[in-house]
Amino acid sequence: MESNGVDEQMKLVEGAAGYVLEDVPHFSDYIHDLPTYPNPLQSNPAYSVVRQYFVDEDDTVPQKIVVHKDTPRGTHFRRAGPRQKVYFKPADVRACIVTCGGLCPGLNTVIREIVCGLHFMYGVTEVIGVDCGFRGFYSKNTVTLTPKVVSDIHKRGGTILGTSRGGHETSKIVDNIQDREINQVYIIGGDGTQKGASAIYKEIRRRGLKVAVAGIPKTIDNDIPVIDKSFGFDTAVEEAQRAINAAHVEATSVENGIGLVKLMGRYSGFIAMYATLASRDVDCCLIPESPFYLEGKGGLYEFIAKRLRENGHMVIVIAEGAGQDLLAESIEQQDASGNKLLKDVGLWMSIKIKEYFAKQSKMDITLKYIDPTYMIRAIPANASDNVYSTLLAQSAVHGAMAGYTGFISGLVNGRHTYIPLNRITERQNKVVITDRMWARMLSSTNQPSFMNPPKGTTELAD
Ligand SMILES: Nc1ncnc2c1ncn2[C@@H]1O[C@H](COP(=O)(O)OP(=O)(O)OP(=O)(O)O)[C@@H](O)[C@H]1O
Ligand SMILES: O=P(O)(O)OC[C@H]1O[C@](O)(CO)[C@@H](O)[C@@H]1O
Ligand SMILES: [Mg+2]
Repeated sequence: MESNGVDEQMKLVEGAAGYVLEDVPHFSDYIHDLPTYPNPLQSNPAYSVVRQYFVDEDDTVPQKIVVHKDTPRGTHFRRAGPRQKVYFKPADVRACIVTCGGLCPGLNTVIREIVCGLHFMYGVTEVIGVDCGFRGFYSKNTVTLTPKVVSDIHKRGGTILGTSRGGHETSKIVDNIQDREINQVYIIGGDGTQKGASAIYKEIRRRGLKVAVAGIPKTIDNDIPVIDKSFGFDTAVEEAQRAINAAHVEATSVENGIGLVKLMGRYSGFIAMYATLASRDVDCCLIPESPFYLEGKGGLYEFIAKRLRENGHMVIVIAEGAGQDLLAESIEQQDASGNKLLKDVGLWMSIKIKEYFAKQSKMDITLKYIDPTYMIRAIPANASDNVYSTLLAQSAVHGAMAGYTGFISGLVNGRHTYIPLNRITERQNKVVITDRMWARMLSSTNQPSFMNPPKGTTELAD
C-alpha cells in the first residue's frame, strides 16, 4: 500500500481492487523522531490475558458493506482500539475534556469513561474538565477529574462540565491549551463542535505541538454522517415513546381526538421517524426532509378528516424543523453558534388544525398538543447507550495514546473506527426520503406522500 497524502486533512492510502483508506492524522506526520513506549495494557491483569487485544495496524473497516462482485472495495476507516506502542508516557499526559452544543443522553458516561479509561488502562492521573464549552478554555476555571469525582455521573442527565453555544476563538483556545501544558484534548459535541475541533487541530498542527485532538460525536438528531448512529439517540427515541403513548391515550379517550407531538430534529427527522416506527400508534409523521401541505387534495386536513372518520382518533408526530417554510413570520433568527432558531411548528399546527375544523363545522375535534422537546435529551442514557458511550470513549483514549489526532471515534457498520474530522463535518446526515426506511415508515402510517400539492395552495405561501 502506498501513501498518497493530499493535504494535512486528506490522508488517503490506496490499495488493490479500488481499496481506499481515509486515514486519520498522526503525530509522526508532522513531528519527527518521537519516542514510543510499550502499551501499559500489556501488563494490565484484566487485559493481558486477552488474545489479540491489540489492534493490527492494517485492520480497517469498510464504509459500504453491501457490494457486488465487480465493484471496487471503496472507502475504509482505520479500526479503533489499543496499539502495541503508545506515544505518551502516562506520567507526562495532561488531558482535558470539553462538552459543547445541546444536551444529549450519555454525555456524562463519555466523560466518566475518558477519565476512567485514561486512569485504569493507561495510568494517567492528570485530567481536567473545561467549564461550559469552548469559551471555558479562556473565560472559566477548570475542574479536576478523577475516577472518584466521576464515579456515578453516568446515572445523571446533562453534562457535569456544562455546555454552551458560540464562543469558539481558535487561537485563544490553543494559547490556553499551550499555557496549561495540555497534550490530549477530548472534545464531545455535535457537527458545530467537531468543526471547532477541526480548527483547533489545524492550529495545533500549524504550531507543531504534540497535542492529540480527539472528537466524540454527540447529537440526538443523528445528523452526523458516516457513523451508524450517535450515542443518546436510542435513549431519546425511547423517551419520545412516552409522549406518543400519552398522545394516543388522550386521542382515544374522546370523540375525534387528535394527539399532536412535537419532537426534536432541527434539520434531520430521525427521532420522529424512529419514534413513529417504534410506536405503531402514529398516523402521520412529518419531518424537515419531506415537505407537506395542509389544504386541498392529498393535504394534511383531508387526511385528518379521513382518519377520524375511519378510526375516531389520530396521532401526529412532527419534528421541530418540519414545515418551517409554511410559518408566516419572516425574520430569521440565529443562536450563538449560527444555527437557525426555529419557530414553534407544533403550536402553529395545533392552532391551524383547530381553526380548520371549527370553520368546517362538520366534525367537532379535540386536539391535545404535547411538547416533550427537552425531556427527551435531558435524561440519563439507557443501558445500551451507556455501553455504546463507554466504548466510544475508550476508543478515543486508545487513539490519542497511540498518537492519532484530528479524528473522531465512531461506529461504522458495527465496528469502532477512527474517522478524520473533515469527513464528518463536510455534510449533515439526513433522512433520505427515497430510501427504504422512509418507505417502511410511510407503509406503517399509510399517510399521504404530499408529493403533489395542488396549484395555488395557500399554505405554501402563507
Ligand atoms: N464552523 C465552526 N468553526 C468553529 N467552531 C464552530 C463552528 N460551528 C460551531 N462551532 C462551535 O461549536 C460549538 C457548538 O456548536 P453548535 O452550537 O452548533 O452545537 P453542535 O455541536 O452542532 O451540537 P448540537 O447538535 O446540539 O447543535 C459552539 O461553541 C460553536 O461556537
Ligand atoms: O435550545 P437549544 O439548546 O439551543 O437547542 C435545541 C436544538 O438542539 C438539538 O437538540 C440538537 O442538539 C436540536 O434538536 C434542537 O433544535
Ligand atoms: Mg449541530
